[in-house]
Amino acid sequence: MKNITFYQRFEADILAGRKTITLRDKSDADYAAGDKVSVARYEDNLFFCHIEVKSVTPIRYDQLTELQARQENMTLDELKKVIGEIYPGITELYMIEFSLCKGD
Ligand SMILES: CC(=O)Nc1ccn([C@H]2C[C@H](O)[C@@H](CO)O2)c(=O)n1
Repeated sequence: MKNITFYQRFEADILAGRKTITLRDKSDADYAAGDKVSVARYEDNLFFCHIEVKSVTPIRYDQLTELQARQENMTLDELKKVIGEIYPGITELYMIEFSLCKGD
């Protein structure tokens, strides 16, 4: 099974279904629709859920809108700030849409 990590501060939003996408650089986007992925916290690698990948779509930083921000449970300004901190200067991203696998 593939793995992905998220910063711990996003764990509650993922488990509550409030965060349904993640934007990653090319090196962290090797997923395809239908993949079941094991999710752990970046800081301590503690497993906290499985997700199912719904789609993987290239998107440019300057194409991000309130839609992606809502899917991240953020404002657009917050989302762009977070992306800029994680991936300084990035222009090409991959949007990984997912749903929470309940019960495992
Ligand atoms: C190692 C690494 O890059 N980990 C990441 C990258 C991104 N995220 C979150 C932050 C935002 O909510 C979205 C968009 O990048 O995904 C993360 O939790 N961990």
